[in-house]
Amino acid sequence: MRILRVSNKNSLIEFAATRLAKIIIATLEHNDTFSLVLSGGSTPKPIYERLAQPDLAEHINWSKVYIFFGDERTVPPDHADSNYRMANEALFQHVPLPAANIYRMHGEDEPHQAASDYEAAIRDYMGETQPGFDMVLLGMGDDGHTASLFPGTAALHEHDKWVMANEVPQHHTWRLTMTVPLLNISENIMFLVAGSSKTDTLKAVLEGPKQPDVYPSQLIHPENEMVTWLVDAEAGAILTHVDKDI
Ligand SMILES: O=C(O)[C@H](O)[C@@H](O)[C@H](O)[C@H](O)COP(=O)(O)O
Repeated sequence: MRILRVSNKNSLIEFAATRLAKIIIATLEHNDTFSLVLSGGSTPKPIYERLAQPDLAEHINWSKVYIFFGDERTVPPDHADSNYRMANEALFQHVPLPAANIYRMHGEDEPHQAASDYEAAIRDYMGETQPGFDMVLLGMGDDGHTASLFPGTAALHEHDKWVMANEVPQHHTWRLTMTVPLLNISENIMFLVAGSSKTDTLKAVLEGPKQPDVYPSQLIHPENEMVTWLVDAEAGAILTHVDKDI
């Protein structure tokens, strides 16, 4: 695990977008495809918008990029809360990404069926090749959740399914989410965390005792060195250890 702390949120956006573009381009020099799992939330949106800008986007062969979602709200794709809608407006509408390359979670469908259908689509995409996505983007909520793996919810203890409908009582809703087993088979994970509202939780997640039911972000790749935490100075203000200040 590597912790990179950047001076402010704008630097985080620039660093994340340019790093992601470089990884996509470098991977496609040797591979035929690049599978990218997008996070929802407010932190990644400007990163997607930056990635869509010509100086980065024009160097990416979007026909070889395949998009997945780490989670989705149980709403239609045109709903204000839809992670798909956010990514579509920030990125998909601005780059030549084939619609067939976008694997949308169907938040408008019955959640358990939608989860099952999405898992089948992922398994079909991965086929017999080495399972795992080329890059997974994750955020972290103020409560330590990631994707829609919220504290105290059933999805935290799922060891077999790759995608679940997860009841989230604290938000009086259901969510669709990738599970820990699926997220943890990917080699490259980048957490994107910014803002002073995350400071105490980030310290607890990264440096506190392991209590994943309270801080589900601790479930993601505890042993894998390929997890990068990209945090701004506010979120990372009280961390004892960072690998690099940028
Ligand atoms: O659907 C979502 O909202 C995300 O998957 C969620 O896990 C998000 O990453 C965190 O809540 C952080 O959100 P912010 O980036 O807005 O702080």
